[in-house]
Amino acid sequence: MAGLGGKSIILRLEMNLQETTFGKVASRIGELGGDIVAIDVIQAGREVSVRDVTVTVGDSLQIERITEAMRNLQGVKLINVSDRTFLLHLGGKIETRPKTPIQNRDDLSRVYTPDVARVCLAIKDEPRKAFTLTIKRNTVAVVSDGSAVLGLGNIGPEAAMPVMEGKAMLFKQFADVDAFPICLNTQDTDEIVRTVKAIAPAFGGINLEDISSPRCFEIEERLRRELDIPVFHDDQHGTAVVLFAGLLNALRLVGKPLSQVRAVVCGIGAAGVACSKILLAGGIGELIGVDREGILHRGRRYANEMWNWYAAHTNPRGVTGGLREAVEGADVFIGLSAGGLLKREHVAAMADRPIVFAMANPTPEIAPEEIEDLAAVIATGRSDYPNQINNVLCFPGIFRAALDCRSSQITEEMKLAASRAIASTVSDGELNEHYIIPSVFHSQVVARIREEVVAAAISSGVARRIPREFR
Ligand SMILES: NC(=O)c1ccc[n+]([C@@H]2O[C@H](COP(=O)([O-])OP(=O)(O)OC[C@H]3O[C@@H](n4cnc5c(N)ncnc54)[C@H](O)[C@@H]3O)[C@@H](O)[C@H]2O)c1
Ligand SMILES: O=C(O)C[C@H](O)C(=O)O
Ligand SMILES: [Mg+2]
Repeated sequence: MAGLGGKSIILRLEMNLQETTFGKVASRIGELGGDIVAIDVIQAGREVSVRDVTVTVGDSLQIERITEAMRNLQGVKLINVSDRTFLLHLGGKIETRPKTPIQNRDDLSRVYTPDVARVCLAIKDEPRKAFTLTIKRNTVAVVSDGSAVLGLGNIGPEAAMPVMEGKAMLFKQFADVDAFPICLNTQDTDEIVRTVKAIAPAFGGINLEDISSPRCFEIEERLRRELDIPVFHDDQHGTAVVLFAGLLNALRLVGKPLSQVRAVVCGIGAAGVACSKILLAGGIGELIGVDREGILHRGRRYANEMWNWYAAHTNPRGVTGGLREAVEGADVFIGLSAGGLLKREHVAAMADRPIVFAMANPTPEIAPEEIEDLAAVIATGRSDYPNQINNVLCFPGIFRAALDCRSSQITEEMKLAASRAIASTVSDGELNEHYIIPSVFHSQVVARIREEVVAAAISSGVARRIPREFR
């Protein structure tokens, strides 16, 4: 499996052409499992040649083996090894850019003082004008406290920044939304709510990201109540929207109706709770939740209030035990916990033609290649396997829609509309076990989500502007 270490590296090699050839170097790299994807000639002498060789490898161990082999190869000097992923992060991944140049004093006095003051006063007189005269109309804050970053846990606000910068890139590339990564140096619920409210005037929406449960539920709920712009905890609702779309299509493929399906959700945190709620709302046959304390059931009282709610609304047969007992006879496994938790034996104990969505990032609950022969459909959260169930399919489009109709919130109807839109991009003819969900690069996904979600916002009465094509 291309695990957390799956990456590409650039080896700068100096070759003494009297003693070796590039062919020898290339075959040694190949023998050790490296895939050469690019070669750049840096210096081409008669005796000495320097080349940058870009190699993709499966894991960190392979990097060590290849670099060691290059150091020991006769006639080769390893000058440098660079990791392309780190190179791409040098200086961060995004920047701000003015829309118009400031070329003379006249420009200066219009974008800045004194003329800008007239625009300020117009907004003071009519605050709604912030949507037309500032970046608010197209801007989303991606807010994290660094407490549940991917499946890496509480790694803090600075370490969370690369993910939030990445989310901002995705917002821009896929939906032309200008998003700002904002990582807070607090994990206190009241302080987060206060801070987000204080920065809200600049934004048309708030995308909460990687805030651990159960705090994330209260933070989102309070901000939704207290702000007049959409607040959307992506790990909850973005994930739920995409999961539901993927599951509807996977069930279409295996021919099992949702109302007769038994599903297990492993990891009853932010994403697990939201995915469970959408499944319950959609009418799933039976749902069982498993977390660190085993199967959640009514016979126990949990310190986590959300788990008490969960136990009361799921597991009608009162099953107890751990993951092994939960998956017995289940049709669907949904992992939103941590890497490597699901074993082959677990999948073997599931019902006929099981569906496995191992969505923990960056390492799924089980590697797809371990269960290819057992599962009818396998999906992960990653882009390097087929069937990527990842909230990136949802958040750009749903915020594009919310901003375009100046929605005050993102309602349940809007989320279901987004799920339907995503699912509908896979036609009956295209649907197969490796294609239950469109790629994030599918050219129609954002447009379809926008269309359905704006319509749903209008019909739920939360749209404050009707885009021309909907009038
Ligand atoms: N594919 C996607 O789009 C997507 C979206 C959101 C989250 N995720 C992934 O899902 C996971 C959870 O994210 P979250 O935001 O809900 O985090 P979270 O911290 O809110 O929830 C994680 C839950 O998993 C449980 N858990 C962890 N280790 C466990 C174990 N060994 N056994 C049983 N339960 C265990 C935790 O107790 C917690 O309740 C992460 O790996 C994240 O990357 C994927
Ligand atoms: O960031 C991702 O790839 C998806 C999700 O938001 C996660 O936290 O794992
Ligand atoms: Mg996340």
